[in-house]
Amino acid sequence: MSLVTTPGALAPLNERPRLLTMDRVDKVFGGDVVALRGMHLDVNEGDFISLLGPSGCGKSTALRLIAGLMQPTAGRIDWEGGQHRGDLGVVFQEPTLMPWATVAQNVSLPFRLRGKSHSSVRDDVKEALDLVGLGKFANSYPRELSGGMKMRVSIARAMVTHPRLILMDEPFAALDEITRFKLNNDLLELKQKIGCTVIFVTHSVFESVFLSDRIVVMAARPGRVIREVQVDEPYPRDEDFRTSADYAAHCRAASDALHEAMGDAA
Ligand SMILES: Nc1ncnc2c1ncn2[C@@H]1O[C@H](COP(=O)(O)OP(=O)(O)OP(=O)(O)O)[C@@H](O)[C@H]1O
Repeated sequence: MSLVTTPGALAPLNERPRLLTMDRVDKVFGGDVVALRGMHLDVNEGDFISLLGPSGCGKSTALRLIAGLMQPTAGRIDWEGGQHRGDLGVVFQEPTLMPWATVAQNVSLPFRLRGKSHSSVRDDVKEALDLVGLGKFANSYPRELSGGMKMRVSIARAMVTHPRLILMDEPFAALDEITRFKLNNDLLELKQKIGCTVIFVTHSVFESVFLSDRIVVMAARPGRVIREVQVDEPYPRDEDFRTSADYAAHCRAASDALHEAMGDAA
């Protein structure tokens, strides 16, 4: 099965089928650190959601809960129709590649963890690498790649199993600005091609507006959603959007919400 889906316009935001719901989720660490309190989030198929908020507001905790890496203290996370193996791909801030393995072997890891041989998934790996523009680097080692290329490998590894949902925790934060812009553009192109849903954690208002159609703004102590900013602008988005008055207006709205989250409403 190909990763690339038939291109088609996304349904309007409020008409997309539900993928999962975080329902009144609390997460308390060590009995007294309330990382999240009553977090509610509806995630719909095809959404590109950014979680935006100050340090410590629980963005990564929310992502880890959705990933099933830990359990909520209270509340529920429900996948519509149940969660199936391979529904989820995760990209962290660090590319977390195995240095002793080639790029192709790194990308095939999710399959190998399921007992499939590298040779049986060669075509899937090749397609994922072609999609992130690294088709020629299949036999290279991570040490031979730039930071941006390593992150592309990490993205290819996350999507090679055709997940319905990709979780990304500040994947581009450590990259220089030009590489970051380029990867933002490429990520949108990729998402359009494979038609998945993305939840993306970022500190950057500009990045969240460029990428997302929904920005979920969170506040800290306790971590909670305080506002949702919709960026109801068509995809594909390009440099014209990045320099448009509409983009500036959305950035202003997201920035105001972020100030509110930080307790200093503009
Ligand atoms: N494993 C843990 N044990 C104890 N406290 C934790 C743990 N993980 C997170 N926390 C606390 O929960 C709160 C939310 O942390 P989290 O990392 O989710 O925030 P964040 O919004 O992702 O922050 P940042 O933007 O700085 O990465 C913080 O107060 C943090 O110290």
